[in-house]
Amino acid sequence: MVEKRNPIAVSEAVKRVMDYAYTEKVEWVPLIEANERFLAENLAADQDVPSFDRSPYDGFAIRAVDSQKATKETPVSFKVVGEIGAGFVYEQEVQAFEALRIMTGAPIPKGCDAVVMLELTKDEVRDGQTYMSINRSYEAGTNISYQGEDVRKGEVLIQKGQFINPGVIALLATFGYAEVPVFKKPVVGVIATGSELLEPNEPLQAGKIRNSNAYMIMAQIERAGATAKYFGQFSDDLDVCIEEVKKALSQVDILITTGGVSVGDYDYLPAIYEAIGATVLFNKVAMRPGSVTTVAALDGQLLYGLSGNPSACYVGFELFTRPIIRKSFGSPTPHLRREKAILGEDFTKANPFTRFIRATLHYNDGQLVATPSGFNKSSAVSSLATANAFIVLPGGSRGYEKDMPVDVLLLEDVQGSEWPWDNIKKYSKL
Ligand SMILES: Nc1nc2c(c(=O)[nH]1)N[C@H]1C(S)=C(S)[C@@H](COP(=O)(O)OP(=O)(O)OC[C@H]3O[C@@H](n4cnc5c(N)ncnc54)[C@H](O)[C@@H]3O)O[C@H]1N2
Ligand code: MOO
Repeated sequence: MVEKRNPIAVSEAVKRVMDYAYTEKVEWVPLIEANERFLAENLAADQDVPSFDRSPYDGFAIRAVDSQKATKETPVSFKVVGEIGAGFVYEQEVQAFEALRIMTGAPIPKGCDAVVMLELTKDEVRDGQTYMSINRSYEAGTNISYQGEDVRKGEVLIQKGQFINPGVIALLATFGYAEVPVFKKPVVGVIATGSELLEPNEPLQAGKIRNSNAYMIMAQIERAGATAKYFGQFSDDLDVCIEEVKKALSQVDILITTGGVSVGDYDYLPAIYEAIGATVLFNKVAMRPGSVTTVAALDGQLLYGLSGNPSACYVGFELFTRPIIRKSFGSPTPHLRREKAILGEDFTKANPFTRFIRATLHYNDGQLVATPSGFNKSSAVSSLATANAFIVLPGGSRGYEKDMPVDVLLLEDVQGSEWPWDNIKKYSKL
């Protein structure tokens, strides 16, 4: 007698997974290795940036008051009393009608409150002494980069859980983080199931297919920010499979299997969960593809039984595994980003369950348009390659028409673009 499974709503399934306990783990890594990781503590400024008033130009530091009478006809001359490069401090105080030659990035010397760009000065040597003259006046504060103008001491700059990109790396370096606290990447194990599977390096044989899912999932794991560990394919013997799962669980934080989760004679996963004492959180979700997605829990570890069908497997990962990985990085927004779009073509299939259609997004005159990216069965692999979003069509409809508003979930947060500036439009007369 085949077990009857009752589907639960997608949001209920997501809730059951997300409610499952997990522990954030922190490690310290060298600064450059922190790129593309997630910061494990708030970054607060323990100094002003810049930490001293400095010159933004090569030129001369002066007292602005001395320049007040300078005009084209009556230039004012300054005695050049020294020179200061970036990285050095000029200790003396600059006096009336004195100027200090200053380089970009050097601290403004005591007594000075303006910098004149080199190009706007003239210099001459009289009796072995250099003088420079200017032919206009300057306000106090001209060309000074003030202490703290970029960052004020005490400001919280980045919150815990922030994705570390090159800009964040720059900030971390600025505040002296040679080592950075980041969340540890969970190790996510992958096992493929099915006697029909060949590995990508094997020639095709009658009745067999190549194992695309294991590699696809590993790439999804890495895209989510975790570390993938491949355990190969299950053996054909249930007892051996049970041992394989136990062994894999001892080496990973999360374990994903693909295939063998439905009701076929060789679908071993339900028996394996029972044998190892795992609690099944759900084994049927009211969604397409991926209705067979199963998640079980054992002693703080989650076991994902994703579908064998590639599109179903892909969707199951993005909806239920990715957010758990992102949650372990302290992310307050662990789920795929949601946007509004309009449907690029009719989708006439009835929707008893919520559908997650692999789709390609583009903008048409500022309007985001989502078009199914190709062959749309749960077994499809081709449409995955061009998908950068899922169109979400709620269950209980007879189909959807082109131009109807839909929700989309973005698969890649940061999209590239072709060079965008050749045909830039003018939007206003200003
Ligand atoms: N009588 C029923 N049959 C099926 C049901 C059902 O409710 N009653 N559900 C269908 C649905 S929906 C799906 S989805 C699939 C899910 O099956 P499994 O997750 O158990 O996966 P398998 O049966 O092992 O394989 C399904 C399909 O995917 C291919 N596959 C498997 N592994 C891989 C891999 N690593 N790479 C690429 N392709 C893979 C496999 O050859 C099958 O074609 O069950 C339906 N059946
Ligand atoms: O799990 Mo199945 O993908 O609904 O086709």
